Amino acid sequence: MAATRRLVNTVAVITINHPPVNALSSSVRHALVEEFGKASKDPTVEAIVLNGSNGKFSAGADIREFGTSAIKTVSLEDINGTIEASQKPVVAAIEGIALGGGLELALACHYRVADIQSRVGLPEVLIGILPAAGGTQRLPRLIGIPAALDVIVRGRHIPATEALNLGIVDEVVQGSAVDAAIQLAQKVIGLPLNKRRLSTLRISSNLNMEDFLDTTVEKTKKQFRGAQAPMACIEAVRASVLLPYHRGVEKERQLFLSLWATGQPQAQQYAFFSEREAAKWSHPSGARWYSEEPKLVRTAAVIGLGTMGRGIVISLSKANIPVIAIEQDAYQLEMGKKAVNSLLEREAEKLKQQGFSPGSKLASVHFTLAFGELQDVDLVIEAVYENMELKKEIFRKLSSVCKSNAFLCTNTSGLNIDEIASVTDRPNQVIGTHFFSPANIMKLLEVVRGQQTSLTTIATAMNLGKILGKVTVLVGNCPLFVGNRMLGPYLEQASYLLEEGCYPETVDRAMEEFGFAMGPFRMMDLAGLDVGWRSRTEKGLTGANVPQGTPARKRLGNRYSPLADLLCESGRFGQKTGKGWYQYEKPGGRTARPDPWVKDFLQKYRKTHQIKQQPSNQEQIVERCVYALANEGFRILEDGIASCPEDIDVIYNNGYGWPKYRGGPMYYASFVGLPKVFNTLEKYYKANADVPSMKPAFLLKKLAAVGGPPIKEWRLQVGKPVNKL
Ligand SMILES: CC(C)(COP(=O)(O)OP(=O)(O)OC[C@H]1O[C@@H](n2cnc3c(N)ncnc32)[C@H](O)[C@@H]1OP(=O)(O)O)[C@@H](O)C(=O)NCCC(=O)NCCSC(=O)/C=C/CCCCCCCCCCCCC(=O)O
Repeated sequence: MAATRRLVNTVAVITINHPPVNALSSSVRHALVEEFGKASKDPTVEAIVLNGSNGKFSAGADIREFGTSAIKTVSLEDINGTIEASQKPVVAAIEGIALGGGLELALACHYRVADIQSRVGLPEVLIGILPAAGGTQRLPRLIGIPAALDVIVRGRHIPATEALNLGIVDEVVQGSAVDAAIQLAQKVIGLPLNKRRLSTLRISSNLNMEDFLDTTVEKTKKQFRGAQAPMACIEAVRASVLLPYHRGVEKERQLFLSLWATGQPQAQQYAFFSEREAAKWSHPSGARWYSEEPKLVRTAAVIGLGTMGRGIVISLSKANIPVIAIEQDAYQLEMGKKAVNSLLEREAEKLKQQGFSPGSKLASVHFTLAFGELQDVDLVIEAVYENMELKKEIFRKLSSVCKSNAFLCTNTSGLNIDEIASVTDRPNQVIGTHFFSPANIMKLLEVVRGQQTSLTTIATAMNLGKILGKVTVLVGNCPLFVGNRMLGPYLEQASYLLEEGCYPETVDRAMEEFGFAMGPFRMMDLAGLDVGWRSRTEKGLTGANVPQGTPARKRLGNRYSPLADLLCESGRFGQKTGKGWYQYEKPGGRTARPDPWVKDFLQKYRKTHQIKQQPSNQEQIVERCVYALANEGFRILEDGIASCPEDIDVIYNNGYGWPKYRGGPMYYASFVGLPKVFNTLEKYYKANADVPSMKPAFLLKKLAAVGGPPIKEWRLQVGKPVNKL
């Protein structure tokens, strides 16, 4: 039964029963109508409590129903209307989560009691839609416009204690929310309900509402560049101010339908499910996530307390895993300790505000210089800087110090996992854990399996990612793995665009208007241009090891852009030196301003090399950069480095500032149409045979030839992965 009913004295307790998260599918909605109908008519029932089974109120509408006919049967808003109009008091007992339609349902109840561990929220905006079961009309009437906008437009999950302060719930309890709701229900039997019917309330405010909403629109446009849902949310809330409830609800529905027509909800919902699918990893051997048991990680160690190491320590501590943090000398240790402790203090403060005792949530961090102290830890994450020899030296030491069943992880953004594993006594227990900076904030974790990494090691690292609250994706080992490998052709195109007449700010603007959080040049300035320069020098692409007589713009017969090398030779390493592709207010400054020096430098460069100026327009810039990125994604699939296109999209959505409302680079290629992507790349490659990265990938060609099947069918075409290492 999708909903059940039992009687406690004169209170009917109706329980939503649709595991795992009590999504409000069409069968649940039908069952709710039926059970409410029966409870309303039953003369022995004087009040009603609504809850969810298995300690979860509800995660909202069943997202899988959007775009199907099921969503059109029994409207949730109609159910909400019936509940609100009930002559018998209805109390929502919120345990675990009341999200989206789940909270909208609770808002239709006359009272809300929440368990202290629960979270409520209207996260629809994160999947490209708006709360369209009356949520945008009831919440502002309950908590006022500014607070409601914050909840609806940001879509964040609100802890119970904050929900109480905001007035979203009436009571927060430590024990059973259902028992407390039953008690409350009994207490309010016979009391008038009019003031508890949110749709009937008027919105009162001292604010100049139109000005306030207009300012919010401007701020939101900047913050969520290109995303339609946040704007629709504001318009729906505006309707709650201007229109009576029933007309506000009509507006809400209209906005839902126009959002649906943009294609953004479909992309965001694809992204939502792809993130969940990524956790269900598969291995070329055929092993799957459910066939392997992860080992428990009770204690961990982090080697290196630079920016990455610090973030990893915080993540572990927040996941309640005690950490030993190691540095190479007393000074570095002290610096690391100060930074970690100050971040932990901030976390403790946040917990206190949420009503938790920090001691119960943050595990201890022990700082030391002694490797010997690692003998009992279950797992080590090495996070020193990217240098193979240094990493190998550390893994040799770890091999001799750590207990034989300890797992050894390396936080690298592209070094060979097998080479690192080869110096240890347990290559099967070595795995890559590529965190993104700042590691305590960024959601993505690329877990990189080596040739010898065991399935238990993979299961343990993937499970650790989940415990740390990361979106974790398993990938194969190749230079730069998935995310960074795809950046290569993308950045290459960005540099060629400069050679041909564009400026950093034109390329960045085009990519940012496309929706990227940051254009390629601002991103390089942030990451530091010296990182890539060092790597190209080691590979002999620049510097003293380039063979005499090599043309400036060719390497191994292919086109090469030395622009970034030339910038580094002038000491321009990006933000850290105050100059890179842009100028900054000071070294370490964040505000990028176009630099006349760069303009002059590019003009001279083009003249020296007699490059015909053909500045590309915005559409061409986006096409070249994004198709180059996706093309490398197809190669990654051919190589079996990513097991499906969805994994690649999850990586880009969560680690590289890709606009989620465009689904990810592979989804976008599919959306544009694979034949079009193929033809554009083919045309470019025919005219530029010295740019091999633009040669359409074989898989792309194969998929385009059959008309570009839906993304979930690509896997069938990939065939058996070929390891090209
Ligand atoms: C916090 C979570 C709830 C739980 O997190 P966690 O414990 O980590 O577990 P997960 O792995 O995330 O999830 C477990 C499984 O559950 C699946 N899941 C989760 N939530 C949903 C859901 N809401 N629907 C379906 N399935 C869900 C998840 O995929 C996992 O499955 P599996 O095990 O991998 O198979 C977390 O999951 C979370 O945050 N969930 C999402 C919460 C959310 O976003 N809620 C809002 C949903 S949208 C909503 O509620 C909207 C309400 C208003 C609807 C009004 C409709 C109006 C229609 C108008 C007109 C209709 C015309 C339509 C257009 C047309 O077709 O023409």
